[in-house]
Amino acid sequence: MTSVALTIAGSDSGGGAGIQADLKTFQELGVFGTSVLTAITAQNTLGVHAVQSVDVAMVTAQIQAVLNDFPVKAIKTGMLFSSEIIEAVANELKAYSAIPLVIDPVMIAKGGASLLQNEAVIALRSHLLPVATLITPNIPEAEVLTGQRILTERDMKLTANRLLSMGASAVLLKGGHREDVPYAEDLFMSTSGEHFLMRSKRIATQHTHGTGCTFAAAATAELAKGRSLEESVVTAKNFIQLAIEDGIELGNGQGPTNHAAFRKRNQLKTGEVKLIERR
Ligand SMILES: Nc1ncnc2c1ncn2[C@@H]1O[C@H](COP(=O)(O)OP(=O)(O)O)[C@@H](O)[C@H]1O
Ligand SMILES: Cc1ncc(COP(=O)(O)OP(=O)(O)O)c(N)n1
Repeated sequence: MTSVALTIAGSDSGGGAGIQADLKTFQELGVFGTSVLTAITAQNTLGVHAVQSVDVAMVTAQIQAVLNDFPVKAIKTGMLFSSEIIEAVANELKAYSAIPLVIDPVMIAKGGASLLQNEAVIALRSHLLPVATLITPNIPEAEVLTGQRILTERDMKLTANRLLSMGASAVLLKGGHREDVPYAEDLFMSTSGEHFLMRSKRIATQHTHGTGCTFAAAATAELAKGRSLEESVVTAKNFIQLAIEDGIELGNGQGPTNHAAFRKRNQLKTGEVKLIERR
């Protein structure tokens, strides 16, 4: 049977992040992708040039149209932009609490543009964190959500614990922003006590646009296929490692990753991701 996933996110006209990255990732992992658009960005590899949010009633109508008709097996949220949209999404998803929900708390694009209004952080914390199956913040996002500074691996663990205490069932704290270390290390922690680090070689490249969206979409696709949380994040890490390694030289700035790399190379070689301190 066809596995179906839903992404609730913003559009990136450049195609490397947002809804476009999510749908490409779903497709590459053999999952049928459905989508709800929350905002439109005029964006390319040089940055975000304009943002326009979608009317809340239209966001609600899209969610209802998809969930009333499709057998959605996992849901992901990305750019939600405002507290009004966050509240509407949380409200619509209440009736679907049995479907795994991955929250990528998108706040700021790598170029510095804001993709979430400042006051909406409170809504994210109070309405979506408590219902998340998995939350996938990068380091700056985790710092904003918890108010804790992250400089070391120990800080990552303290912060992940804090995020769990705020209601998420599991946390995948992405370490891509820790440029002090020669590896890209992400921490997984769940309320069931499971915890491990996923370490891969840090690739020296500027083609990392959309890595966070792609990682969360890959985990969502795997959950939609019925994989466990642990299996899903490990596949997502391998997926993003290969996508970065085979990054595409497009545009004049921070280019996109190659969403097709995992499917092309998976049979030959995985992304050499090591699991550390597995418990
Ligand atoms: N240069 C890199 N080399 C290898 N992996 C990376 C690199 N940059 C980021 N990653 C990985 O990409 C994923 C997204 O990370 P991150 O950059 O922290 O998130 P975001 O795109 O949300 O800012 C994580 O799995 C991280 O480890
Ligand atoms: C429309 C849209 N949504 C999300 C992002 C952020 O994507 P991310 O994967 O965190 O990658 P960067 O933008 O930080 O490279 C986005 N840019 N646009």
